[in-house]
Amino acid sequence: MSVPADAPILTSEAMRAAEALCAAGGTSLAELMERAGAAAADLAWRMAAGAPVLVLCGPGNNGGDGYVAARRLAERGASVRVAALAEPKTDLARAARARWTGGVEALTDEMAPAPLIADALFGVGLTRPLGDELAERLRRFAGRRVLAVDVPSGVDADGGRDWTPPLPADITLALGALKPAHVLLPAAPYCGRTLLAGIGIAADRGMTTLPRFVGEAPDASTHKFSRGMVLVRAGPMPGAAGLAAAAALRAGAGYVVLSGAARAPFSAVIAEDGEGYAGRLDDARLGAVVVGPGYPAGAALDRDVKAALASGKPLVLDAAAIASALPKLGGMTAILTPHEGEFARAFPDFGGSKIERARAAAEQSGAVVICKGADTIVAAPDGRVAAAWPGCPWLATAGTGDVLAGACGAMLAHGRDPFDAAVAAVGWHIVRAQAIGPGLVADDLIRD
Ligand SMILES: NC(=O)C1=CN([C@@H]2O[C@H](COP(=O)(O)OP(=O)(O)OC[C@H]3O[C@@H](n4cnc5c(N)ncnc54)[C@H](O)[C@@H]3O)[C@@H](O)[C@H]2O)[C@H](O)CC1
Ligand SMILES: [K+]
Repeated sequence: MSVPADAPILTSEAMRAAEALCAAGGTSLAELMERAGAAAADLAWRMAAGAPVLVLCGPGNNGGDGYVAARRLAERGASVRVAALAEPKTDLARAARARWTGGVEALTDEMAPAPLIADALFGVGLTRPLGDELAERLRRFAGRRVLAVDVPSGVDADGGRDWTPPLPADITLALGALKPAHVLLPAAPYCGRTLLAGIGIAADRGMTTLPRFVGEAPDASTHKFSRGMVLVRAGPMPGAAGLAAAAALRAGAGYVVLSGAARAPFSAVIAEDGEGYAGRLDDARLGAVVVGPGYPAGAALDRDVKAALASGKPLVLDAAAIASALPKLGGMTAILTPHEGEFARAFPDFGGSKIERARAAAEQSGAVVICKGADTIVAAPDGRVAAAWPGCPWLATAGTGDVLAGACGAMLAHGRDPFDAAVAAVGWHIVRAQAIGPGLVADDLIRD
């Protein structure tokens, strides 16, 4: 499972707007469909490697792409059959169907499969889940090589509704841009490997997949404080704050203080008792404060969060510190790092897809929000979004969230814009996890 890095993501509505802009700029929708079908044919040709291909065509423009792909495959000499669910319903699809000169079978229970199935039944236009009968019919093809055109048929392309597609794809060819379904659960695993065919659409880049993480190397002018100073405030479970502090150093901070803990995982972290917290917050060199790891809700947390807010320093707020700070965040530079449960507690009113919820939370709080999970989403108050699918599943273990909070502190303290800092921290976290792989424990992320 993978997606291209730093690739644009458009909702179905944004996709239609981009299409319309393209048409206004002189590229007809028929030309876009021709390019989409040609890209699908090219990929099917390579996936089939000479074996027969069965193209399943739906009634809309996704089906239209399928007819174009079938024609292109036949022109190249491939053995290709077409099965249709219904007659084409759009002018574009009808035109594409008319140019396919081969036969069209009905999509029935009896039809013979083929080694490669190209699924062009439904794309971004699906308005309700597939019926049981069709789903059952498609499940018969499971186990064959499957190429999904744009999205696996049966998913909600915008990712807000948990419809399960019956036919998982080996490869999904996203057309024009990725869609939320390619990067959000539950649909993303059904896409297999997602590839992008640009087809000439100028896609807005406000929402993208995660860019590849590239660390900034220090140079001769660098000193420890210019790399960034981070203060991590420990609560009753200082081990978690220690992980965050060590992660801040490992992620590139030059100087890290762990306040309120006797020990830190690294001697290079300045571990000190909690008395000096107020003084540390006043340090002009301080670039970021991390509060929340290992710190349950209560009066002590509220007091420490209040002091951090009053310092005016860029903040990383994790776990219970998120809800504690939320009412008083207005205008602060902050990154919030909730997992699903913490998100639901802090932002109980938001619905829709995870992207929509993350965006709404960022807009309301004025902070950058990292909605953690296998399909991590980073959202900024100005609407920017980065999607981290597929991440690294080995991160699903205790303490990795504390490490992420510390990494956010390092990236913020370095002086990055908070959205860029959050994106860099998520990227750093995944790259380190991937390098460790099986058996990963959170401590491995901070070790060399
Ligand atoms: N965006 C682009 O630049 C391009 C996209 N292309 C392809 O077009 C599809 C989107 O096409 P659209 O016609 O809008 O929708 P669909 O093909 O997904 O299907 C809509 C079709 O299906 C009916 N319908 C909806 N839900 C159901 C259901 N559950 N069961 C049965 N029928 C249903 C609905 O009424 C419509 O008739 C996009 O994904 C790309 O593949 C073009 O190639 C041009 C470039
Ligand atoms: K499809």
